[in-house]
Amino acid sequence: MSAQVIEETRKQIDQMDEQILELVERRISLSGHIQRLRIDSGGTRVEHARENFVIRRYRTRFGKSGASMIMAILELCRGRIAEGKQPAGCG
Ligand SMILES: O=C(O)C(=O)C[C@]1(C(=O)O)C=C[C@@H](O)C=C1
Repeated sequence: MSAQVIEETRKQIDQMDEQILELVERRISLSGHIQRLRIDSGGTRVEHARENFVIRRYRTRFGKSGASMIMAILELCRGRIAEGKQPAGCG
């Protein structure tokens, strides 16, 4: 009985993880667009003040682990542009 509950609950977790992955992919794409626009208008790729604002939000909610989580996501978001690629969805 509990094995069945575990199995079903894991399915929900797997579905949720898939949604999280899709959201992260969308975030990477949107972030890449902003970075590209900024660079093309003569600005910098990284905007530290904005990153600090974003990181603070996650730290407030989840502490040190929350900060680590968003820092890893930000690294993914900066990745494509740092490698000189177009943002995802732009070819
Ligand atoms: O909001 C911006 O200005 C972005 O470029 C997006 C973003 C982010 O992914 O949140 C990415 C790089 C910047 O250093 C700051 C924030």
